[in-house]
Amino acid sequence: MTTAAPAPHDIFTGASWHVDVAGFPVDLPIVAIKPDFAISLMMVIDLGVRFGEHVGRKLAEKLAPLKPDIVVGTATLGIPVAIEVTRALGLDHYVILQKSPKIHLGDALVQTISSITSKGEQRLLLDRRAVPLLAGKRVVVVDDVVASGSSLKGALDLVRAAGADVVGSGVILTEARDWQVVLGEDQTKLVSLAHIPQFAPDDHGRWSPIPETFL
Ligand SMILES: Nc1ncnc2[nH]cnc12
Repeated sequence: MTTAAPAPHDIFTGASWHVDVAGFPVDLPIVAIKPDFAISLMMVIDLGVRFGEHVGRKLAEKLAPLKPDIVVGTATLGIPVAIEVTRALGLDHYVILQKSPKIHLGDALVQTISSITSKGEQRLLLDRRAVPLLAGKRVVVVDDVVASGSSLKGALDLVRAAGADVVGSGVILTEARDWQVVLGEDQTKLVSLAHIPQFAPDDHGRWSPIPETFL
């Protein structure tokens, strides 16, 4: 049996939030993920190859001084980020942490995480055959957005469990502030290109940024 996703009119509010992503302006749709709570949704795969190339180059500029040997990205929306950052750093191989148990991942290293845009607990899986690409290497972990911080923290822990020296991490957007507590010490090694708040209805029923969710 399949469960129908909410119809788009249920969650798309019609409002949008403008953000300058290191010189690339985008308008993100404000999406109500609860009746009184909304986020501005950045689907990196819907923003085109120029946006992907731009964020890859800008994140690579910030991460290059850390002299990474390899980039790790988290499925699904961290995949294009990992590819573009790898390309812009002049590297070739990258490693993807999967979220769904692919057939070749029976014996994967596993980390449990939770996400604000996906239901329930999820798992991050690292193919054991990728461990030699990471063990003893200078690694940066990239993703599209850090919000709760659970996914990025899980990725950092998993990569460390593989023996990597995590020299930094990078995201296109930081969202609100919950990630600061969850990442702890790791937030000092995080670079990003822009920040987005989260939203609640104001007295007129319009979606307004929640002041505490600005940096
Ligand atoms: N604003 C956002 N856009 C896309 N993915 C997200 N995950 C958490 N917040 C997000």
